[in-house]
Amino acid sequence: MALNPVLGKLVSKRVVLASASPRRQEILTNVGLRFEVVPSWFKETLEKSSFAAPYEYAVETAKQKALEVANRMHVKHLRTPDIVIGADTIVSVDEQILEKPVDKQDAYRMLSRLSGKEHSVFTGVAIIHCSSKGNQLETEITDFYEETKVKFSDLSEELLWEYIHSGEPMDKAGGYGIQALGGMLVEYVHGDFLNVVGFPLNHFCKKLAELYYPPPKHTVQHIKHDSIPSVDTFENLSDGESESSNFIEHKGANNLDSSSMCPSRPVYNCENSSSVRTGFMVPLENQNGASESAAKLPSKILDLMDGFKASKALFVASKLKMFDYLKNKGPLKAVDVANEVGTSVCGTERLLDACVALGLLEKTSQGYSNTDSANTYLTSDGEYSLHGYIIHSNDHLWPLFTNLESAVREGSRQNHRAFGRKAEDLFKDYYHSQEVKQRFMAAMHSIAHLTARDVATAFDLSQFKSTCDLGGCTGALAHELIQIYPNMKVTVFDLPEVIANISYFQPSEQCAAPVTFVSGDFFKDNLPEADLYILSRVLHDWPDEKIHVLLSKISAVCKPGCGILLAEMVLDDEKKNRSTALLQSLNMLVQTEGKERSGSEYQGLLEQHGFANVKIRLTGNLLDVVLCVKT
Ligand SMILES: Cc1cn([C@@H]2O[C@H](COP(=O)(O)OP(=O)(O)OP(=O)(O)O)[C@@H](O)[C@H]2O)c(=O)[nH]c1=O
Repeated sequence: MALNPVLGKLVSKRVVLASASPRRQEILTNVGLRFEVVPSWFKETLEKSSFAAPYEYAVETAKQKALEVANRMHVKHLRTPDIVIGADTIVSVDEQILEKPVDKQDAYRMLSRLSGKEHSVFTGVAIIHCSSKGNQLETEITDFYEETKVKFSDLSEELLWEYIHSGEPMDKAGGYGIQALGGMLVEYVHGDFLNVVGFPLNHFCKKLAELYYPPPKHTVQHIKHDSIPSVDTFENLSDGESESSNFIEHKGANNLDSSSMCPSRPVYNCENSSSVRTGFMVPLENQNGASESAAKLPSKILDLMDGFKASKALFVASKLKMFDYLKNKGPLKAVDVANEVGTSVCGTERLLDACVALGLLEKTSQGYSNTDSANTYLTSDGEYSLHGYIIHSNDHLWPLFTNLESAVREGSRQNHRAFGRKAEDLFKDYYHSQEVKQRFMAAMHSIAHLTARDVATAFDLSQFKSTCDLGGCTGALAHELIQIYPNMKVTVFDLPEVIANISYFQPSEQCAAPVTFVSGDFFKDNLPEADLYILSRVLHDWPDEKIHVLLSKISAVCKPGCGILLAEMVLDDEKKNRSTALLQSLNMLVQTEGKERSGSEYQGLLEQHGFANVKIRLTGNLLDVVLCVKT
């Protein structure tokens, strides 16, 4: 985790990116930030001449974008986010501010102005910390900007128009995208490349470092002021603030800048550091500052080796409902928890301590209590409870993963080894007993509820008057769709065994309109009519042959203009970056004939059935969204 920077501090916070820019979403997703996307409705119409400098305009616009989202979420009684991030990128040339071109002629005007010259790209960023006091929204605003200088070659008329006709300039400030075809126009870049693309990641991390790591007095002289502290080990990811105990020992503190070996990594002194395990070690230096090439601790590998222990500790504490007891009665001593649960005191104490170290619990002289995250996600009645999925992971996925080696050797599912049952139809396995079925439905409900808002708002779906969620299980996404699109008619279509068991999962508050539940098998039965068919975590269960059967059925009932919306973990095309999704693909290997797929793979499947205009949105949540329409 040595590369996991201060962004780890945001792990337990509800972060919202107030931007529709896919580039910003990608930049932040790529570094592992979890966030929701709520595009801002703020119109970029501030009077430019009222700002003394172009960057002031970008910063103010970024601030207004973020504030609009924070206010809207607060007013609409959506859960108030902890942090809203807004950004605005502009190009400045000859004292003029260029935003996104309104049409091709405008793009031509902008690009010919940039031809052969150096210009500045400014991105203004606002980080808004929100809290609710009574009914009031309180905000603390931090803002900054970054400037990057870019020089274009001389652009011929022919090149200019060819570029404009590619369509790339239209949604980009200054009318170009440096990350794609527009890169060919660029002679040099001075400064942060990602700033040009739309988000100054490095400066953002430094700002977070200033906010979350105000330098402790006794270490002031050792801190490189513009550096980004690393957040390593699980301890640092907890809700508690314990910076001083996580500082690494630095022997021979004469040379305080270890940048030759460890660029921009701060080095701290700490009296207790010898007893502190840290996730990485900087090279030790002698009095002259030369490296003595001490062995680096392979923290990432060590964390991976420990991963299963951490997972199992979480599973067992959840299964024993310790988070529920602590929510209702905490703080509790280990002996009290043991009495409540009916477990040994010594074992319970060790498990609770491990949960504290993993950032799941807090420990004070009064005893153990839940962190905010534990209350929200780990109790069985938490607002976004993952309890169902955790129990499913312990009881179902764990035995399957124990047989991963056989799955890899044989290339097939392992239900027979894990459960002594010959693998039949995937869902027959889940529904062979009431208990397993209920557990599976609770697991699916956990994830659907946690992701529903991001899935429902990834695209504007208001043109679809009716929607059918195929395999929509308990209706968690369906209910969310009705909240957001009150006039939409929403149907959930799932197997009769599922529909018979949905009542437990229905929300207590009345929705704007009821969800209709229809039972059937989407491979065999007629599909309900709808303008939009949703397949959320469905395609990943099946091999391509079965997907073709399903997509051709949908295509046959879809009129032109009707759509399909997929919600899946979308892999990057090279299949090397998104570890959560790639591990999920192993999960599909051990229990199904399906797999996770990349954006182009989904696009290929959809296009074969007459669906076009395939758009993919990475939400930063567990599920990404793909939307396409029938031509
Ligand atoms: C120079 C340049 C810009 N962009 C994009 O231009 C948009 C600027 O517009 P914005 O108003 O700041 O953002 P938006 O896209 O309208 O989104 P929002 O934040 O919702 O206002 C952002 O997308 C940027 O990535 C590139 O992708 N590559 C480049 O080389």
